[in-house]
Amino acid sequence: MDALIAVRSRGITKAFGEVVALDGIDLDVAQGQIHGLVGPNGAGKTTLLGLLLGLAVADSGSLEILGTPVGRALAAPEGVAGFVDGPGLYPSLTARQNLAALADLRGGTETAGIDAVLAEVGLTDVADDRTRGFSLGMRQRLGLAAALLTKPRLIVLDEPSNGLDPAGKRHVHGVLNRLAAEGTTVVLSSHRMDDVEALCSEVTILNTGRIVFTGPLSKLAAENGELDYRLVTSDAEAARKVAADTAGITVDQAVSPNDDLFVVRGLVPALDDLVVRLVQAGIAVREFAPVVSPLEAAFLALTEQQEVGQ
Ligand SMILES: Nc1ncnc2c1ncn2[C@@H]1O[C@H](COP(=O)(O)OP(=O)(O)OP(=O)(O)O)[C@@H](O)[C@H]1O
Repeated sequence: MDALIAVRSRGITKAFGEVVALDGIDLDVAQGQIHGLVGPNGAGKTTLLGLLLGLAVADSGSLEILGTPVGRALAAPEGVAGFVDGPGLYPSLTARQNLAALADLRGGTETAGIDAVLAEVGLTDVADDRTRGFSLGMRQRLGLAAALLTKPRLIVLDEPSNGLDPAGKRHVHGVLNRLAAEGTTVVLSSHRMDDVEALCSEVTILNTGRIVFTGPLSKLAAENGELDYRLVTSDAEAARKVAADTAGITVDQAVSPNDDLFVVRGLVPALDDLVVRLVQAGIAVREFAPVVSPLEAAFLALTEQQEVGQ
């Protein structure tokens, strides 16, 4: 099923002098997936994204992008577009002129194509403004528009949500979801766990150049240890009793500022069991949400463990 793999790396290493930025990266990203790359500062995310964009070459290991092995030359692999460290723009040119200049470099694109990508990222109204005055969020959107211009099959984005306001973020998420639904693969890095959870089906957690987890978000939740969940029900007192009687569940005795809310702790199967028992007891579950999201919990556990173990 190799045709369905957009990125395959085996044993990728990359060092900058003494600093080992990537250390034996084995990664598979399936086609049409939005894959999130997370990790503490300096974990190697930007370095890895740079390899996918052909901005650097690995010291060793093999990398295959869209079914083609990546060679030793610095060149953007066919069908790949995106940016690291923010999009490169000419400040004295307008948004439209920036895209036209890029299109010229690549052999030309019709004006209609430029208008379409500007509309897609919501920049039509400022298309003829110089990018010098653009906010970070507007620059990010223009960077995405530039990537879309080539109709790539793999989009690589370093922190694409940086600087976006809630409406802008929603807009960009919508664009990425649509692209993925049409079969485009997206690999993005983010420090925002909520964004990654909202957008990505799979995630890779990097720490000091190594992968400490890669796979579906659902697997991450299942592999977690005990989780704290906030519980709001129609009858908190009765619900507390049911929780206390449920095997594998601990009820947090801390007084909550909200009488309706309390916190329970347990493994996923015990938490599932608790919800079933509450409903069977005629208690409505109004809110049941992790205090810390499964991704954030795993991120902290996996990256802190590594730091302690070093
Ligand atoms: N061009 C370079 N020259 C020297 N060292 C570099 C270079 N690029 C990256 N590094 C080092 O490689 C390591 C990985 O950096 P990288 O930028 O890939 O991390 P990151 O996960 O993207 O971090 P952040 O979240 O802070 O953006 C860091 O220790 C960094 O200092």
